[in-house]
Amino acid sequence: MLRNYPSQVRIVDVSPRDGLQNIKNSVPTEVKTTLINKLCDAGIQHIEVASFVSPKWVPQMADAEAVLQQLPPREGTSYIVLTPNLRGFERAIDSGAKEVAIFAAASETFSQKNTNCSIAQSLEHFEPIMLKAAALGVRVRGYTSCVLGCPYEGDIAVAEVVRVSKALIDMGCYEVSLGDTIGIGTPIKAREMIAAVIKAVPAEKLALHFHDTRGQALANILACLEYGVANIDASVAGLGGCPYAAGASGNVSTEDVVYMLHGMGIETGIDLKKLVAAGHYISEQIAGPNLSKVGAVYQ
Ligand SMILES: CC(C)(COP(=O)([O-])OP(=O)([O-])OC[C@H]1O[C@@H](n2cnc3c(N)ncnc32)[C@H](O)[C@@H]1OP(=O)([O-])[O-])[C@@H](O)C(=O)NCCC(=O)NCCSC(=O)C[C@@](C)(O)CC(=O)[O-]
Repeated sequence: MLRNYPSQVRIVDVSPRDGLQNIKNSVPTEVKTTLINKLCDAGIQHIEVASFVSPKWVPQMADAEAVLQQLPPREGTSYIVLTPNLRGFERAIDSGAKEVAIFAAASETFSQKNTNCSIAQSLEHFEPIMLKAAALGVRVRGYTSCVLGCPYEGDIAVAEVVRVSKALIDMGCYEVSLGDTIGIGTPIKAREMIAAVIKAVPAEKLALHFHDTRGQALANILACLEYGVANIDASVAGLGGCPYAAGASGNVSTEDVVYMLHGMGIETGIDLKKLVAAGHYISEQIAGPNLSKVGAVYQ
């Protein structure tokens, strides 16, 4: 039986981007920056703060420039922004981005719906980003979406998850985050997927980005932690959802992940009490439910 749990886990909180990209009412820039500052104060050092996508497609992220420009530089903290193409990358760089994320999918249909291009075309769009990022010393993270299933195609071949993830690493991403975009996976499936991906991409270059649509995210994370994966994306208050994945609800809550990890003796460097306060703050601001179980216990 596998029990190769890491002693430390790096958390990437994606609530300001994934958490807010799909909510009905747009959130004032000041609320976003206050949330980000609260996450920093709680000890989160990697935060996905915005996306430089088309404001016509995702109006909630139209203030990406303002968000990034208004954040104070903090030693040891990385503000990550999503960039789908060179246009988005250049907007991000002009706003001071030092780390970006490019996003591909293991499903052709999802790729078309999400970014209006095929998987192959999306990888082509990333090439000039990688060249410029290397020249500027900008770190690039990659995403593979639909790793445990697609809202349009259903099951996705693990070989395709492996192929796209390896392509992102081969083009220079320092890590690939594996997205269960619609929270459809279960632990044995997650384990089979991670076991296959690890043969092509080492565990230290992988992250987990699991949505909790069906309440499986913590169990799926635990299954993958056994393989030594030590990077987890999560979202305070369990916020999140992709506009192009109908029915996809929030990411796994950061509070719940941190509570589980600390209970297992795994270090995160995060102050759970302050994290819970950040989750309550954003829930109140958007007048939405706080989906974190731990947040509900520690008011
Ligand atoms: C990818 C594009 C941009 C292609 O968009 P497109 O319409 O195919 O692109 P285009 O090149 O034909 O351009 C059309 C218009 O968009 C503009 N445009 C083009 N690019 C940009 C840009 N970067 N910034 C600002 N404007 C841009 C461009 O200038 C033009 O403007 P117009 O001439 O019509 O006025 C579009 O499809 C888009 O923005 N899609 C949204 C993608 C998105 O944000 N999805 C959600 C995030 S991904 C996700 O949630 C999954 C993840 C990462 O969390 C992991 C997981 O859970 O699995």
